[in-house]
Amino acid sequence: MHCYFKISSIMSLGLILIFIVIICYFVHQFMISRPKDYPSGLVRWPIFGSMLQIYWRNFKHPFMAVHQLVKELDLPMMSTYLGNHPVVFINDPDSIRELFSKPEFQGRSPGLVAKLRSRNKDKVLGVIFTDGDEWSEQKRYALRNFRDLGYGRRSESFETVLEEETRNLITLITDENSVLMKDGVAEVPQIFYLFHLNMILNVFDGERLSISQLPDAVKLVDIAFLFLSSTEPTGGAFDFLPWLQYVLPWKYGLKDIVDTSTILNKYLGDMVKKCKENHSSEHLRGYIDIFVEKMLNGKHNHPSYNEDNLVNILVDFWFPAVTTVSAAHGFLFEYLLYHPEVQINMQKEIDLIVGRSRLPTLHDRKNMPYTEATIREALRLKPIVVMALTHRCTKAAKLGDYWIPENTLLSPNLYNYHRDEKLWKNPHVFDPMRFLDENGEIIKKDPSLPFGVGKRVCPGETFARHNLFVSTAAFFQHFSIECPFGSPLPDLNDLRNGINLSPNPFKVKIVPRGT
Ligand code: HEM
Repeated sequence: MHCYFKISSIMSLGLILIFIVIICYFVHQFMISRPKDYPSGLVRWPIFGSMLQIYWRNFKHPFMAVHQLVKELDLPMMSTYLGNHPVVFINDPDSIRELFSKPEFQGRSPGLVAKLRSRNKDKVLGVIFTDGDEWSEQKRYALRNFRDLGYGRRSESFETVLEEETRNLITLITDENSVLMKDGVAEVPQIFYLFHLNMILNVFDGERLSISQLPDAVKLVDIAFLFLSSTEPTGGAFDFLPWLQYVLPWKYGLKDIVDTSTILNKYLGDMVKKCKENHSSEHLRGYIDIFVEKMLNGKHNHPSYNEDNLVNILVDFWFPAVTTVSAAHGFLFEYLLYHPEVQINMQKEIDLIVGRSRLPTLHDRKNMPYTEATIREALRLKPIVVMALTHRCTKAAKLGDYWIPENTLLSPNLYNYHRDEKLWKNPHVFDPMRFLDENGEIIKKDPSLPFGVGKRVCPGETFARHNLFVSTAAFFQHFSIECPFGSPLPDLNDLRNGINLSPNPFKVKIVPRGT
């Protein structure tokens, strides 16, 4: 009897051991197995996938963790699982360009943040997070019409507005009662909020805010930044672990995402309502009127021409128009504080080409390569949309030597691209001269890609470059910047997180230039 129990307990133990070995085998397989010809990468843990490895390294800025991991592991493409979802970070320049160029890789995968932002439970709207027929129709339509409103090519009416807003920017700083300035010190990028806000409002309905409405502008753009800082470039926990919203409903920025989206959708929704109320087919004031006209006269056979979608399209253009360019100004100013010699060179060029009696215009851009190169260099080192926006593979296809299955998410690592030693000499050094040839002209083949390229390219590229150039040149025509007395130089790694990167606001001393 005793012996029988002994044998049966040994057998039970053996069975338990075999069971444990089998479980371990399957867990191990789950953690390391990858589809055939798929890039290698981080281990996949149950539930969280590879997220903990990324967040553990840098919880605040996960894109930096990805950047370090890619370097340490030397992976041109790094496969991960974010939650249960396969995501490949594409790091080497050739593969990034291939990704942007192949039709199979131009999808999007709307996550929870996109759905919350659309304020529509069933459907993601707008252009940033959509793909397929509705996306291509709306992106094409917006671009075609925005171009006529000065958004993509030179136009007299657009340049008049640009000049007026540039003048207001200077007035805001020089005005004795300016609320922006305190003892000659102002906050960056806040000083540019009204300028960038008005440039996009002009495209929407032709109505801009006056200088006295500056506090409203600051409030609105701050709301946009609050939304952004609740998201992050590697996708965000909520997108890949949507159940978190029920476990931690108000943690990690979810409340901010919902609140800010509600405010901004209402703000742009009210703008649409107002335009509809006093719509006149004879006098189209901006994109809203053009879209409403198309809805009203029924000259379309596409379901995406509806009011809900219009509001979301406006949100998709409004957001980057006020945040990305403001952030670009912020990063540029930081680099100029570190490199006063670049500021001086830029001012020499401005004085030579524009002088002091008039404001710089778009016409001057081709004659001011150093100023242009300085802006490009800031965008290279801090490309703002550091991981572009996540692409989705719509049909299994080859990328480099690898095979990417359908529905895999692809993250073009633009941060890595702009610091890759194969493309850039001394990539971590701020040096505008790299964008100039031996004759001092902008190089013919600029390899930088801060706006992406291909079908998903940023539709605001020309608009952003035009506005950045004119406002920067006008600013340094009138002022120089310094660190406020007793303050250290701003920390280049003090970043506000978000799908788009931006510097945390910092103070600069603004010194009017003598004649
Ligand atoms: C310095 C300024 C800017 C930078 C660096 C930038 C960069 C980018 C990048 C990298 C993408 C993603 C491309 C991809 O997924 O492959 C993008 C998309 C987009 N950008 Fe920009 N952008 C800037 C300014 C703007 C402005 C001013 C607007 C609008 C007025 C704008 C509107 C958009 C939209 C609507 C998309 C989505 C396009 C799509 O999904 O098809 N951006 N931007």
